[in-house]
Amino acid sequence: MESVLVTRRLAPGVVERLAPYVEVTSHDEERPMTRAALLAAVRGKAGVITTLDDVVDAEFLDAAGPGLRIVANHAVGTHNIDHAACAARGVLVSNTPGVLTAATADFTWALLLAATRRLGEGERLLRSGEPWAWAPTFLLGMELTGTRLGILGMGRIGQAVARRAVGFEMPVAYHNRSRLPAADEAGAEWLPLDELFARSQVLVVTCPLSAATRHLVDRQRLAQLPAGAVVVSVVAGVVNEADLAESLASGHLSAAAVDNFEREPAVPAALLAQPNAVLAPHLGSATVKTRQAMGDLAVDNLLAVLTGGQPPTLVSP
Ligand SMILES: NC(=O)C1=CN([C@@H]2O[C@H](COP(=O)(O)OP(=O)(O)OC[C@H]3O[C@@H](n4cnc5c(N)ncnc54)[C@H](O)[C@@H]3O)[C@@H](O)[C@H]2O)C=CC1
Ligand SMILES: O=CC(=O)O
Repeated sequence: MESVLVTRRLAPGVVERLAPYVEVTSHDEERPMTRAALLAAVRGKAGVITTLDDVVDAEFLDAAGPGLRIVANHAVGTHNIDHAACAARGVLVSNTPGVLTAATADFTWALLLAATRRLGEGERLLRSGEPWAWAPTFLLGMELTGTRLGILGMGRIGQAVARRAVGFEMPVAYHNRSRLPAADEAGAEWLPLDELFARSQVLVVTCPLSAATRHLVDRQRLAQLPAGAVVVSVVAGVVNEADLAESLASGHLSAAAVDNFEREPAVPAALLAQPNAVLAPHLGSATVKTRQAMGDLAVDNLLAVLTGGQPPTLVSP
């Protein structure tokens, strides 16, 4: 029997599905494995289910040895994985797209609403015990009806965010590497990057982290947004977190919301210091149903490769 490694506790019943086919080593904890433990545990494995915290690079692949055939990432993003290094060794990479789209789009809207309507500030005020009173000028936020929503990265999640905007009567614009007929037909307007920034009162960032997108949303881009704009990001590393904090502190942005940070679990102190920043601990796909589906899809991919089947969601090669 071949053996596999699962680097984190998964939804109930998911790891048990592997048992009839492979010998399983499971790190059944909510915290990631240390690097040393990960490198030791992956030795001799034919497959591994990883999370975004597990860096899969040449060192990892060397530690695994020549028998490794599949890295099944328990995420849609794969920026923790060196795809070229995997391809060079014939190691397949899969992810968990689609099954997390609705949950993540819903949570993007939770962030968008919390930021524009100052929910975090209000909640903290009540919990502080400080006196407060309803007043015509108290904690006023941004009204969404009629406000332009810009989406950077109109993929599965971006399009699901756009569909939800219909109920809020928001005009939607987007920028993507290519124009998308389906998005255009649904009423979204493709804009060049400069124009997207110049015309979005609320900007949602949903494009994957890559060499091309790292810190794409920096000081200069943030300055292009209209005064009082709101930025919502559910991806790590695309928005420069220091520049975002600076733009909030200067008053140029009225609010921001971030789920998924560049150096998790660290959250920059400069962002924590901004009362108008809504900060979430990477909760985008965190529903019972979605985490079950992500676990099942990761197992489907891993088992397909190890039993000679067709992995449903292969990323590379
Ligand atoms: N916060 C959370 O818990 C979660 C975050 N995510 C993040 O959402 C990202 C997107 O996921 P999906 O929508 O499923 O991916 P997707 O691949 O369907 O969509 C990404 C879109 O971004 C576009 N894109 C890529 N590079 C671009 C660039 N330079 N400029 C403009 N557009 C660009 C692509 O063409 C594509 O349309 C993931 O990579 C992940 O980082 C996903 C799930 C949960
Ligand atoms: O949580 C992020 C993802 O890529 O999945």
